Amino acid sequence: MAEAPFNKHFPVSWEEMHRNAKALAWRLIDKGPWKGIIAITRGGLVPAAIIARELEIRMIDTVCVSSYDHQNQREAMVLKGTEGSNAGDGEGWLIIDDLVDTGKTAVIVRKMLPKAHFATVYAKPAGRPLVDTFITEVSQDTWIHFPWDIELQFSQPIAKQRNNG
Ligand SMILES: O=P(O)(O)OC[C@H]1O[C@H](OP(=O)(O)OP(=O)(O)O)[C@H](O)[C@@H]1O
Ligand SMILES: Nc1nc2[nH]cnc2c(=O)[nH]1
Ligand SMILES: [Mg+2]
Repeated sequence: MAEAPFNKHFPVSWEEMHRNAKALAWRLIDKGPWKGIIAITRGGLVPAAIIARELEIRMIDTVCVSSYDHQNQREAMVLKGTEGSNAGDGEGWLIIDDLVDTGKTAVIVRKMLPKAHFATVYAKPAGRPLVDTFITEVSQDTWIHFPWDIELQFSQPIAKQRNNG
């Protein structure tokens, strides 16, 4: 699959992630009550934990999907679907992921749980129509760096990053 041109980088700190996941919980509380959460691994696990804490949801399951090798998108692999969960067609359930980008992961999981409410912390324009609720939109050519993927190090001034394309 062609490599996406990610010209911009958007690092997210643990504090921002916590704040935004909590903001998502505020948006979701009045849309409930919720029977449970399906977290899309692995990225959905962190916001799902925060939302579960805020909404006092203890019924949590996973759908395990992998479609990127770092920034390179490949064919999505479903490692585990909803079998064994009691989510049924998803009615009254929340699906939580960290972000929607092209929307491919969302399409796959929506097919499994057509009546569930799909919520992400971040959304890019191509995936946005597939999400019911999200907090922050970033442009399609932005790569979001989550706190569990990064460490503190020197950063180039924006002007230098621009000059290097
Ligand atoms: O909208 P899409 O283009 O499908 O991209 C979004 C998906 O990509 C990332 O997961 P990834 O497959 O990298 O696995 P991970 O969550 O284990 O990092 C992210 O956590 C979303 O699940
Ligand atoms: N970390 C991360 N994973 C992704 N998967 C698809 N898009 C992204 C992104 O912008 N950041
Ligand atoms: Mg993911």
